[in-house]
Amino acid sequence: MTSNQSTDLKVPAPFVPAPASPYQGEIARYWDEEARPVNLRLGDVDGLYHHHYGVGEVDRDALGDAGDGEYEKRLIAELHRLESAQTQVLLDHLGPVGRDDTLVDAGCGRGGSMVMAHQRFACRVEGLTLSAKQADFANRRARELGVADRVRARVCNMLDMPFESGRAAASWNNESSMYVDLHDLFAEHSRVLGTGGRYVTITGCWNPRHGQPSKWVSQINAHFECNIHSRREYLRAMADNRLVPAAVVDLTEATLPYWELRATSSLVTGIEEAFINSYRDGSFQYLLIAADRV
Ligand SMILES: C[S@@+](CC[C@H](N)C(=O)[O-])C[C@H]1O[C@@H](n2cnc3c(N)ncnc32)[C@H](O)[C@@H]1O
Ligand SMILES: CC(C)=CCC/C(C)=C/COP(=O)(O)OP(=O)(O)O
Ligand SMILES: [Mg+2]
Repeated sequence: MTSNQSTDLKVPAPFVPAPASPYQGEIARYWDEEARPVNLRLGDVDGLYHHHYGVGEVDRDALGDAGDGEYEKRLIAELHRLESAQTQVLLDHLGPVGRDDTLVDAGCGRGGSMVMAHQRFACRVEGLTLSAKQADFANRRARELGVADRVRARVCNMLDMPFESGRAAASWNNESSMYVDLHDLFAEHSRVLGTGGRYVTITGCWNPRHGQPSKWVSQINAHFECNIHSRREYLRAMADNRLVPAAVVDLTEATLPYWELRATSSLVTGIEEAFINSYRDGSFQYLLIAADRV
C-alpha cells in the first residue's frame, strides 16, 4: 500500500451530498469561493462572521476623527456592530427559547448568527448551508469557542432538512430566502416547526407598489446570482403554509445608515449604490417577518 492510499483510508473525505439542482451547485460554488474582505475583515473584529447587512444608527463618537488607519479600523468595527445588531433584532423575534430547544438557521453562512443565538439562549442551534467551506468554517469557530456540542453546521439543502417533523422550536432565514422557491421553503419550515413554533426571516424584497423589480433590484440579483422575491410573494407563501405573520417590520430606514457608511469605506464592493438607490426610491425594502406556525 502506498502512503497516499493509507492517508486516504485514515482521513475519509466528509460526506457532501450532490446538489439538488444545477442552480444549487452554482450557489454552493459561489459561497465556497467567496472571500470578500468586507466579510472577513468585519468578522475578524470579534470572531463572528456574518453574510448579512446592518441596522441602526451610526455611532459617530465611536468613529471619531483620527487619522486614516485608525479611522478605517473604527469604521470596520462600526459596520460589524451594525451587522451584529441586525442578528439581535432577528433573535428578539424568536419568542421564548429554552436551553433544551433546538433552533434551525436555514442558510447559515459562516455561522455568526448561530453562535449569537446559542450565547443568548444556551440552546442547541443547527445550521444548514450549501457550501462545504462555510460549514467547515462555522464548525471550526464553534470548536474554537467550545460550543461545538451545541452549535453545528451541515451541508444540506434547506428545502429538504434533516430533521423530523416538529423538531424545531424556531427557525429562521437571515438573507438566505432569495435563493429558493418560497412555497417550497415555507412548506419545509412548517414541517420542521411544531404547532406553536416561530419562524423569522430578514430579507430584501421588491415592493409590489413599484410594479415589477426595478433596475437596481435586477442589478442586486445579478451581483449575487439570486432571485429576490416580492413582499407579496412572502406573505402569500406563508399564508399557504400555515405561517401566520405576528410582526412585519420595515427595516429599510434602519439599514440605510449602514449602507451610507459602507459606501465611504475602503471595503466597498460596488453593490452599495444599488442598495442605497433602491431603498431610497422605494422599489426595494429590507423586511423582517416573524410568523407563528399554526
Ligand atoms: C447571504 S448568505 C447568508 C448567511 C447567514 N444567514 C448570515 O446571516 O450570515 C446566504 C446563505 O444561504 C445559503 N443557501 C442558499 N440556498 C440554500 C439552500 N437551498 N439550502 C441551504 N442553504 C442555502 C448559502 O449557502 C449561504 O450560506
Ligand atoms: C438583502 C439581499 C438582497 C441579500 C442577498 C443575499 C446576500 C448576498 C447577503 C449578503 O451577503 P454578504 O455579506 O456576503 O455580501 P457583501 O459581500 O455585499 O457584504
Ligand atoms: Mg457582508
